Amino acid sequence: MSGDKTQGRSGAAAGEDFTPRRLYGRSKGKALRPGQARLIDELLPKLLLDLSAPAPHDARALFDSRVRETRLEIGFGGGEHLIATAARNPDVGFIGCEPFVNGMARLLARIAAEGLGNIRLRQGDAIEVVDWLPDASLARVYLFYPDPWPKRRHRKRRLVSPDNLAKLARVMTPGAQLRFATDIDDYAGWTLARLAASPDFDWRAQSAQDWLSPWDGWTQTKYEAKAMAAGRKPVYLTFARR
Ligand SMILES: C[S@@+](CC[C@H](N)C(=O)[O-])C[C@H]1O[C@@H](n2cnc3c(N)ncnc32)[C@H](O)[C@@H]1O
Repeated sequence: MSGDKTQGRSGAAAGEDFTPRRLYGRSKGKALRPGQARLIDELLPKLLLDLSAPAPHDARALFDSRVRETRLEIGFGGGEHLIATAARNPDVGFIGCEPFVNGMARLLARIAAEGLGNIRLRQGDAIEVVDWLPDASLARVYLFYPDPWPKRRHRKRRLVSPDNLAKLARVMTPGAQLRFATDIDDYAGWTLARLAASPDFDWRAQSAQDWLSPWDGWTQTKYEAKAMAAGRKPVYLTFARR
């Protein structure tokens, strides 16, 4: 199977999940290996959320009956954090969103290898999932190393925006955490300013030491490892839904 065909099926040709580069950065990358292509063809459809159907009244209904709460990871990249957190918390349902097909293929390989049953997926824009979910359905949201869009004229594409914060607030339960990490100082300041201006979130008072240390049980992502190897220092911010 050629890489081009594989990419086409996961992109524009598939119709449903094409994610324009101009909006979300990369949605295509290296050609998939045959095993990865098979996972995209066979396993992914079983785990994808069907946004054309009405959302359940209770997001836990997307998972089996053991699940006591639902969390969302936006832009899971290679899925390192999502896999480790889902494996540690079999009674939590995780929704992972990622437009980038190679990241999706890596995650699927880990889901298959570890036999995880508590992950549902969206190959595309996480905000479409947020718009679809019922009110107060998420107990936690993870947003790690979102694309920084460093050019001034591109900053409006950043995922942290007043509109997206209001959308997230609608689907988060009172007290639910929004966990955010970045290695870009400007994005940290941008995020603090927007969260401070939001009527829906409190910044959990953290000492400087706290925001330089990851959360307990943190699993380092590939992106973070590269950022640190390049000498950049991540910050880890926790906000609580009011
Ligand atoms: C810099 S990477 C970080 C990936 C991962 N969180 C990590 O720490 O390794 C940002 C990721 O967000 C994804 N992304 C960008 N816009 C998105 C959106 N609207 N919805 C979901 N994922 C998105 C990109 O495809 C990319 O994989």
